[in-house]
Amino acid sequence: MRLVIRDDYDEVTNYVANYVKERIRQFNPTTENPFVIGLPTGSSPVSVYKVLVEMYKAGDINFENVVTFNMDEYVGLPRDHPESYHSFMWKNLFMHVNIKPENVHILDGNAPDLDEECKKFEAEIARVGGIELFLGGIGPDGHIAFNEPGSSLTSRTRVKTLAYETIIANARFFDGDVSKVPKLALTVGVATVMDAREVLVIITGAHKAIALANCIEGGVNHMWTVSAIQMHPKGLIVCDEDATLELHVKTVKYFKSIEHVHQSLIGPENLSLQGGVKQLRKIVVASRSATPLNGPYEE
Ligand SMILES: N[C@@H]1[C@@H](O)[C@H](O)[C@@H](COP(=O)(O)O)O[C@@H]1O
Repeated sequence: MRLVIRDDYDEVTNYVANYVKERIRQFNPTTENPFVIGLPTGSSPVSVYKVLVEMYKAGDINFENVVTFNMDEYVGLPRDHPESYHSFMWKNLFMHVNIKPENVHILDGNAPDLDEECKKFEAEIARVGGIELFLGGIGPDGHIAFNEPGSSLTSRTRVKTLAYETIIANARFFDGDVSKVPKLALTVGVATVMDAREVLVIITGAHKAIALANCIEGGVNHMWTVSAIQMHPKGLIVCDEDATLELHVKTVKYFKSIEHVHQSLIGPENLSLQGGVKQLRKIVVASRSATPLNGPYEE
């Protein structure tokens, strides 16, 4: 697993947006072989979506052959409610880019048969060949999607009762009124996320520092469901300095040094090894845009 630490939320945003752009570009998606991405909602990814929209307007990213699956949706909230995850995704990303509406998949929290809706979602992911890159955020209690503490690490898409801590955390989107926050949600399971060929989790802010410490320094544990990323062959966490507050200094130094060595391996001093100036420029530009995609070090 890799931990990339950036100074603040804005730097995390730039890193993640560039990462997504580069992954799509390198994949070179076509209609027959689209790039399938899992997407989160919340304040963590909202600026990433803003930057992706700017990149799209500048002609740097193309969503024509991108297929999306969102992580979760509230149960019983009307689809056009401003706080539904449908509204969030269309408002913050989809309506500004050239994604095909038929390529967007968001769970329907008002489906007549919720279990069936969840089964259909899993079947649809399988039909398109699985998810290439799953982006995620976490709650302060370490939940990924709505996989609250105690969720099975083998869970699939299903109906979930929200933990009180999550209801309180999300009340900020409902006029601070806990009673307005839906108490149930549909969510992909931990295993649904971990089945993706790559998982990238954004963790920012001091309020998530305990969760990050448990995720990285604790064992794999269903009380901190994001910790399942330890078992993923290609897991990446991008966090800011504030989120590292509860990590051991040694842990922070360890991950920073790994990134530092990686950067130095692709630095100017290795010019002759990399086959000329043009190649070097490409490498340096890629590293400046903070997207060391297939680094020579273990995940
Ligand atoms: N179900 C969502 C999660 O998918 C999200 O990661 C979390 C954190 O949100 P934020 O990024 O706003 O802190 O909020 C909700 O609980």
